[in-house]
Amino acid sequence: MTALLVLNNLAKRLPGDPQRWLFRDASLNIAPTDFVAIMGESGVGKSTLLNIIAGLDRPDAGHMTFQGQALDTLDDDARTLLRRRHMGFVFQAFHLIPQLTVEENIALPWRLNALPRREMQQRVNLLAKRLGISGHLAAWPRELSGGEMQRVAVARAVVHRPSLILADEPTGSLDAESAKTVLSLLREAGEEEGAAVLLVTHSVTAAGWAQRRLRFDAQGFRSL
Ligand SMILES: Nc1ncnc2c1ncn2[C@@H]1O[C@H](COP(=O)(O)OP(=O)(O)OP(=O)(O)O)[C@@H](O)[C@H]1O
Repeated sequence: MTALLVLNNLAKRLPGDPQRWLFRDASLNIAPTDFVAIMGESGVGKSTLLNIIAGLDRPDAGHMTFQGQALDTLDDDARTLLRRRHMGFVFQAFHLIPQLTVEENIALPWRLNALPRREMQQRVNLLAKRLGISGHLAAWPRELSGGEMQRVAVARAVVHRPSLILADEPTGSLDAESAKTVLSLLREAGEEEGAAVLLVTHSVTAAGWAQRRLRFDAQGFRSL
């Protein structure tokens, strides 16, 4: 099967000290329906790596392809379009848009991609129900608890059925039951909608949901 995402010897210098490498030789092949957990100590660069994959940051060395296309050859506008259509990102700090309601936050990728309007409401309602946030759709992000914000961020990352979901500690603020709901939703996105999932987590329980578990450090990936 052709890989969805290929990382070839990616490397990044330490943002605050460019003489030193944060990580080197990060190489990875992700198939279209892979569910991969990435674990590693705090500060090794897991979030930085997800940002690089999403085109929000650039590597200092190495190459990446996504759907067979070399990402280094794309300019920022092309990267933005690719990210908007094909990727969903659950940020560690959620990054909900404070001026939009919960419902508008979830629907944002749907609107930005100009997907069929008649199906939008149903999709948003379904995800909100699954994630137990239906009662908050009209609320503003500042009115939510951390765990509620996290579930809104998850709904927004999957709403447009991306081919790659990048999830940075998506269960970090959740109780065990809500964490299970989020992880089963991510697994379903793979099994039913053909998405690949890259899950960054410190939780062994969360990593247990993945098909593959990798350890990430300054030398790149190792299987766990
Ligand atoms: N903009 C920045 N300026 C300076 N240093 C940065 C910046 N962004 C990240 N770093 C540093 O790069 C390193 C990697 O950070 P990153 O957030 O990618 O790690 P992480 O593995 O995701 O950590 P955690 O598990 O704690 O979330 C850290 O030492 C961090 O302090």
